[in-house]
Amino acid sequence: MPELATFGETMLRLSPPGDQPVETAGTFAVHAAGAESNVAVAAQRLGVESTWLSKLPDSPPGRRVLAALRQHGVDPAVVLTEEGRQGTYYLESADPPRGRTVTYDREGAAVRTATAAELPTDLIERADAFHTTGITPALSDTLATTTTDLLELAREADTTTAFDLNYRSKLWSPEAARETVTDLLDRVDLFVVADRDAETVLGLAGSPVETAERLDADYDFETVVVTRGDEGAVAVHDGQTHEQPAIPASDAHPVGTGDAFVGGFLASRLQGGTVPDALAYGTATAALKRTVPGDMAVVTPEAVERALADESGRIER
Ligand SMILES: O=C(O)C(=O)C[C@H](O)[C@H](O)COP(=O)(O)O
Repeated sequence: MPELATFGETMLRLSPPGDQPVETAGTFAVHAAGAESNVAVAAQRLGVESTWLSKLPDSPPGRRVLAALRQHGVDPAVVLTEEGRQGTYYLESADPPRGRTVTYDREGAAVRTATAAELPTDLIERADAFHTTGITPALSDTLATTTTDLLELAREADTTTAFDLNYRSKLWSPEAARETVTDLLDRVDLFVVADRDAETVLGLAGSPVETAERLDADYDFETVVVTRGDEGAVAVHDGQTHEQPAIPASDAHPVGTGDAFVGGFLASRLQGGTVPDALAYGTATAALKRTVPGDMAVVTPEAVERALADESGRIER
């Protein structure tokens, strides 16, 4: 079985039922939620042995996160600490004009002090791929250094490095993100970016195909993928551009769609899929995620195959 290691923060997400406001809801659904653990869960469920590295408080909320990942077969490789807290976020969802709102409560999270020296980095060195996102270096100066160190260490061990820009405007400015992220990109083999983030952070305002080709020309990536929401995704690999339309999907549970795409893409590539195969597989995984409450893609290989075979999402290749 191929192996994937990821690193980042996982929060507990609290969502009121239906369209109730956070201010007045009497109950909340609780889900473990973090970009990098979401990717590990999707990949694990799709046939890749996945581990998630992080640092958590040794407390009931911290242990809840561990249990949630184990439920999906992900093996957490976590430093437990008495210092720092378990981050949370609130997700309020309603029809327009209220829409969806994320409220973070993640200051002082235990993970913000995590260093490469204290993490079980041998798991990154032995993995086939290592994945992290632009959320991680946004969380603290220490984590910015740790992100660089882990990508560097993966590179030295010939572990394929994957990085999703995942810009979060509630964590940092586009300028700060640009400065930090562009520094990291020299260490990245697979770069994934949403077209809106490429524009906001990297100033690339062209079409997704133009953006992907520009990024391919400017950096030394093995593969660059630009996602474009309900218009699918574009990849450039080995000098070739591949386009993948989206699979029509529900709008019920969109949070985690991007991570599901990356999990599906990596699962396909790590199991021998071509880049067009991986684009299709990631797109189907992302479409399925949108039907599942919580942040994680609770999917199976069979469900992904069914979504791919569905005429409504037929892929023209
Ligand atoms: O850490 C954060 O700030 C997060 O936003 C965690 C998010 O819940 C997921 O990363 C979902 O992100 P998408 O897959 O882009 O919908």
